[in-house]
Amino acid sequence: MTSGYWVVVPAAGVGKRMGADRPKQYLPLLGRPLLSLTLRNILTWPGLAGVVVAVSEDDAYFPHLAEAKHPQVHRVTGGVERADSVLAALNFLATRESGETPVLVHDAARPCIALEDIEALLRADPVSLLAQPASDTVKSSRADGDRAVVDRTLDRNRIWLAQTPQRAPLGLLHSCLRRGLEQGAAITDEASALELFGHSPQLVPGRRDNLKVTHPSDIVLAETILRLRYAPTEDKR
Ligand SMILES: Nc1ccn([C@@H]2O[C@H](COP(=O)(O)OP(=O)(O)OP(=O)(O)O)[C@@H](O)[C@H]2O)c(=O)n1
Ligand SMILES: C[C@](O)(CO)[C@H](O)COP(=O)(O)O
Repeated sequence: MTSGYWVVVPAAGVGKRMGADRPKQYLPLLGRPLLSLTLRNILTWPGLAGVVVAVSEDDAYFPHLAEAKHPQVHRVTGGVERADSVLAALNFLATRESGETPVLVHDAARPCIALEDIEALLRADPVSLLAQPASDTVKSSRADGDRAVVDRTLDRNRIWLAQTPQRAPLGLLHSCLRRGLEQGAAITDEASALELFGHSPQLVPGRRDNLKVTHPSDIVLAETILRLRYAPTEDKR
């Protein structure tokens, strides 16, 4: 058993919306594979016990990443949906860590996560997630033939966009995710699994630049954020 927290990185997606010639986590950003940048970032977080990366069974790219050989990085085989990949990683952790061990789940596709957001999450409730408060006017929609039309305007003060990392004790998250999937529930993030069983994770305001690289235009955005983040001070103006 180790002290500190573990990070689970779901990285077994196909990147359908990116439409590239390979899964998006292996596309180059600033000349490095996206997953490599995300792992390098995570490996700098203070108090880190280890990282479990869930990749697809036939993933031939992962072994070529320098971070794949890092002693704190462990590989497991992911599943069909993101939640299945996270569960595979939690199954691995449950064999070696206590149920109280804090776990942070962080998308491979979010390489721009900033250390200040990790520090805020680690200061927050043991069951919590980074999220971005809505800053635009928010509409719900309904179908009108083949068009979407406005149904109504929602109260934006209650709308948050979920990000990662999302944090919970290993035992609680493992149990909620396993039971939620057994029930056939739609689980798109860890908080949704916890909500199913009556938990109310704390929303921790996160930086807007913790974007999830999803569409082709996100690549240049992420590269710009990373370039400014790591550039010498005089280049930040
Ligand atoms: N079966 C899956 C599906 C997704 N993910 C991971 O979950 C994260 C968030 O998912 P998303 O951004 O939706 O990635 P993809 O599923 O790859 O994208 P798309 O929906 O466009 O196919 C990504 O790091 C992705 O690799 C995963 O580990 N296992
Ligand atoms: C978990 C997540 O990053 C929260 O925004 C997101 O839901 C994962 O991406 P997906 O497109 O829903 O798979």
